[in-house]
Amino acid sequence: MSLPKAELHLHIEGTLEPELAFELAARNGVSLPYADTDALREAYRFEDLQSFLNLYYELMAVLRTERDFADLADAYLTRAAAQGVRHVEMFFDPQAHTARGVAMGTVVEGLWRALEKSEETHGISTRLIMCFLRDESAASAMETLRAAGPYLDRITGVGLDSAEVGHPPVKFREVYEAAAALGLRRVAHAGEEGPPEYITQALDVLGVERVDHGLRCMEDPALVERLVRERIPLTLCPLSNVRLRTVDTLADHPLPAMLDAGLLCTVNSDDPAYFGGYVGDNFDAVRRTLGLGEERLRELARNSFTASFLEDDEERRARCLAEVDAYEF
Ligand SMILES: Nc1ncnc2[nH]cnc12
Ligand SMILES: [Zn+2]
Repeated sequence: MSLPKAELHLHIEGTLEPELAFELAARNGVSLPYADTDALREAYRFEDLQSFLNLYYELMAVLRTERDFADLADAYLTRAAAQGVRHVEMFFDPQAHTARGVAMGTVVEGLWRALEKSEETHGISTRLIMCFLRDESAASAMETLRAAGPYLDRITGVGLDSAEVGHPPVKFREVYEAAAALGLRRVAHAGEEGPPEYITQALDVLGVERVDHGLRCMEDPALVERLVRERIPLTLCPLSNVRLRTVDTLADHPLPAMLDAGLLCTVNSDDPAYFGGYVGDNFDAVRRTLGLGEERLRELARNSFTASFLEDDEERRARCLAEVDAYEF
């Protein structure tokens, strides 16, 4: 669906399509334990978040040079533009690269090559959000924040991702305090597989402005009421939830109930190469399967710009919102 939209929950490493993975493997002399792209696609059957993360980290072995990161980001932006994306706030996972000996600078400079010309080339404005891996230590996250020092002019905010259960937000209190002191915006994954209390902690301890996923808030009516009252945006990823078995089927997804409750929901793709669709495909799927009407879809698109970190370019936000209003389905 080409309805104009912002994508606020997108892991750039999760856009690595099998074809590009094999191309980069050949270019870098990395061998992959899959015979071909079909065999690799066969591995895309996940039991839960962890089974996905295992493959997600394994395939990152092919990403080695600035050019690789630039090619990855440019391939995503090309696909996103075709699905109506006008603005993206892109996550990246530096620890998954520095742990393999790929420097922070290689990652940021590489991504930047694609991002700096994105508005001109693809009509997509961009922001970068650096995520900490919550299954690594708080000390490692703090070291990552320090290593990002020279690149902070290109990084808008920090996030928190990877295996959620057993790694509550409170573990990263000091890192988020340090990030806030540097003027960085704050978001965190919470309530994807983890309990509603993780959402509350992300808000109260980490000071996040948006919650990534937040799906399990629906188990706590008082929390829902708070999220509505405080207008906290949630970056939902419906196809991801189905593939990672957070919901049984798309028809069971609580998105309609969440909108009815007055939550500020957005629809995003998470890791589109792995979950069967980019953000426009997620919009198509919820329209088809959840029966969302045009006004609901327009609301989701409006929410994506409202929830974006476009405070430094209100003109662009207003232009994008006007495009949403003028869109003809
Ligand atoms: N859906 C997800 N949840 C947590 N960490 C992730 N890293 C990439 N995708 C993720
Ligand atoms: Zn995610």
